[in-house]
Amino acid sequence: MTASHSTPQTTEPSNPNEPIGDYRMVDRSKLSKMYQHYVEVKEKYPHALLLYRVGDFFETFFQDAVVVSRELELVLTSKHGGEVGRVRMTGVPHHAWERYTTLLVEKGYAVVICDQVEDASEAVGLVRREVTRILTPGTLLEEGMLQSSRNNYLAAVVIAGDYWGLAYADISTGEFLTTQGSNSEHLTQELMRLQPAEVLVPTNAPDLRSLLRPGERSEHLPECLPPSFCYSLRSQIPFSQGEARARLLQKFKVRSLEGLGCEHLALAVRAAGGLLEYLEETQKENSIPLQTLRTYTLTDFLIIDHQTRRNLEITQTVRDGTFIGSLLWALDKTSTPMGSRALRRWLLQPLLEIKGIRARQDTIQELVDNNSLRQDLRQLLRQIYDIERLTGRAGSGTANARDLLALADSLSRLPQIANLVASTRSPFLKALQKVPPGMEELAQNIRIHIVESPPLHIKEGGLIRSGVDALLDERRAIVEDDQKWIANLEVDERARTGVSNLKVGFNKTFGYYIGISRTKADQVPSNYIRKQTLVNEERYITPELKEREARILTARDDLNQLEYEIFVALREEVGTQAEVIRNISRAIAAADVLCGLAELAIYQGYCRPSMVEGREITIIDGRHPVVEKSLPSGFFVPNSTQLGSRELGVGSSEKENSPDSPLPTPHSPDLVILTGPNASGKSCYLRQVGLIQLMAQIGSFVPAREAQLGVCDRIFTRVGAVDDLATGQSTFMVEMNETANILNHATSKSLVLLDEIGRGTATFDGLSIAWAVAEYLAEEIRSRTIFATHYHELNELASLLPNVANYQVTVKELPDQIIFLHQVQPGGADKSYGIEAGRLAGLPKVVIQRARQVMGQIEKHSKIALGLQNLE
Ligand SMILES: Nc1ncnc2c1ncn2[C@@H]1O[C@H](COP(=O)(O)OP(=O)(O)OP(=O)(O)O)[C@@H](O)[C@H]1O
Repeated sequence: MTASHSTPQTTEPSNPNEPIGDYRMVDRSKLSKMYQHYVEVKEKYPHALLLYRVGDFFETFFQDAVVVSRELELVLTSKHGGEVGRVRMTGVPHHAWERYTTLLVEKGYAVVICDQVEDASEAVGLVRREVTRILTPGTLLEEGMLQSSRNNYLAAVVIAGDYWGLAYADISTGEFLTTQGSNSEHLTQELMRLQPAEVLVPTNAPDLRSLLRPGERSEHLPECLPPSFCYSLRSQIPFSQGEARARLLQKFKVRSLEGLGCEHLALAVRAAGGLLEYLEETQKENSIPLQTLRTYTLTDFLIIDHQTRRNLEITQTVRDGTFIGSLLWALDKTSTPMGSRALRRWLLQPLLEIKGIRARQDTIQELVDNNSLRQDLRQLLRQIYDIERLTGRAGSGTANARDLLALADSLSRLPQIANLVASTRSPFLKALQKVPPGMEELAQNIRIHIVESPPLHIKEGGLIRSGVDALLDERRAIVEDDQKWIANLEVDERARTGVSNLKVGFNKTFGYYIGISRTKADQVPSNYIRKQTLVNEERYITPELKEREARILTARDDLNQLEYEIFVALREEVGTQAEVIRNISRAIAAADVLCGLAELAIYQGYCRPSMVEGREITIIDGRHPVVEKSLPSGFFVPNSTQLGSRELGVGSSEKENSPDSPLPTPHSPDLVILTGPNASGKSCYLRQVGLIQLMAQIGSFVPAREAQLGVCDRIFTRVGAVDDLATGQSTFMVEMNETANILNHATSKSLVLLDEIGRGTATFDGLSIAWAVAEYLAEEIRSRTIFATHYHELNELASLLPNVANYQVTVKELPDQIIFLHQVQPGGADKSYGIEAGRLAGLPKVVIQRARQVMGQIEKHSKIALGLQNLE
């Protein structure tokens, strides 16, 4: 957090009666004891908001009160702070701290919780308070603060010249990975893929430990880091090679980093070590059960850059950034939060290896073929809670009794799942055939210890069953005995005194008492001691009653403490099994994703694509998985695609299509020029091809009748044109930058989808660039490309280059309307419908006629192909 929001611009009040808004301006010795302690803690965490427990509230004071009241729209008030007078104050009820903290963390603040750690009624002097939790956007564990369907990543970057290291972890699930690279653009892209909640950056900034909220800039932040994330500025020391390496060796109890795959990746090591140090600092009490660090390389996966992810609307729509309408939305039929998170990860990191893809396909196939297996498995999976995160909370000491019960409940379903998949053959189902030893016992142990519906709080008793701990039973018996004695007291005393309306009650100030109406006061026995006089009633105690009361209260506290200790021991036992449970949860997640994809394949009529070596992309009757869902059944017009099956270097000798080829093109081209009127379906077709390829590479079945697909190394898209106001770049410059990126990085194994190039400039400039780009892609790079355009002149390319073909989206022209058939067919559109659209829109006849004359004139002089041939 920058000084600007931990220390808002509160000019000190000129009026001395105004409450004080800045703790740095006061004479400490004049603060009352509690505020002195508050300031002491605050100084340790100047960049976080400090929530300080006072009675039933968490209160914030001074500048934090101003920020919290502004951000949470709470009343800003003041409180007496000692000799200094009144200080600014805002508070939230203690039981609602999680809700309010979530809002603050979402807004990019770090929050420190300073709680009471002793019973206020027993405290001698100031109640003892300690920092019990530090929450930053990237270090959340609480269920209410996390989205179940996505990971919450904490990342760390180290940049050295052109080289960089990146580590990331999700402490709620235990993932911990690291990588390094040599092009800062790749770092940006990887961060955009991860969408981390917080990024740690080592700097030599003076305000170390400050947290920059999204959009805030700092001169200490390297240029290549996208401004849309929260950045924590950290000291360089823990990110130094020596410290970072030592920390990793110690954490994973290894002698060398060879086994983790990063011994020789200095920057990856530095990033990972720096990240660990941050966790140690912020999670003091809680030792986070992280999985062993894994090293990965960006090129291990299909590369989809940020623009393409956006254009293909993989996790959110372009128009309004919503999840509904995205590919993930259309594909997510998972039954568990782990599955849902895994599907998102798979979609953002599709595979490159056919073997891995086929393993997933085989599993889907088995689940498609076996309806009852699929349905029963889905049914069981629905009963599995988020064991990945529950385990994280158990291991880090934040789980409550309900969490452990949920975990036990899920673990006890594992044998049923194992039984169900006992005779399956595919890899991801076989992984569930064996329940690791100890899991059933663990589940049983939790169930034996914890009552059926335990309270939310773990320090207030009522968690542990009777019969599991002798000492606990003994103490319970004492309390119960005394409680029984008190319960009987009313009856006994009524008989003894003859006062029929005598009653035994309890209140917070006096504890247990005997109440007698004032009219009967003369019948009170001599051992009664009067404690309180009300209008109609006198209240008494007796020495014996007080003795019992004292016993009950201490025994109850002891009891609660003992229950808490038994619970913590149980939780620690679960924590020691974290790795095993995490492995199970990974297997469950993968099976869940595949089960959902199988369900989808059946209900949406998807086919299993045949994954082939080479560059072929053949899709027969493909559909757009999201658009088809938004149209009434049967309305979506399927279209076929055939690209790249020709071997490179074959020259112009054209391979004829097979007789039942869906598209009777003379050959299967590398580049297709796609023309057609506005709104005929060009963009939809383009995206459909990209999405089918991507789906195939996560191992999913695809929306098509049949498909034969070679693996792509990258998918590029250039779609539409939007001014990038943030960077002040014009539409045309954005378009050119994106195009340059494609031409510089695409290979013959890439899939390139271009929707309009060159429209943001003068027609001839635009057309010339579009022509040259298409030519370069087809001739030099030979990527598989679909190029949608309104420049019909590009159709001439097909007559010059053997690996270029023309497709068009057809329409039917009636005298007063154009009917969109949404059908993609070979051949270039022989006319532009722009003038026709103008006519239908009601432009005056003379204008239309004139437009046709001008058009004829332009066409006469623009035989590009002919002209270029003459040039050569
Ligand atoms: N194959 C199809 N079957 C049914 N409807 C379709 C199909 N393709 C597209 N559509 C519908 O047509 C609409 C327009 O499609 P799209 O945006 O792809 O057109 P376009 O040719 O790219 O237009 P423009 O040139 O203006 O960008 C889509 O919103 C969709 O509802």
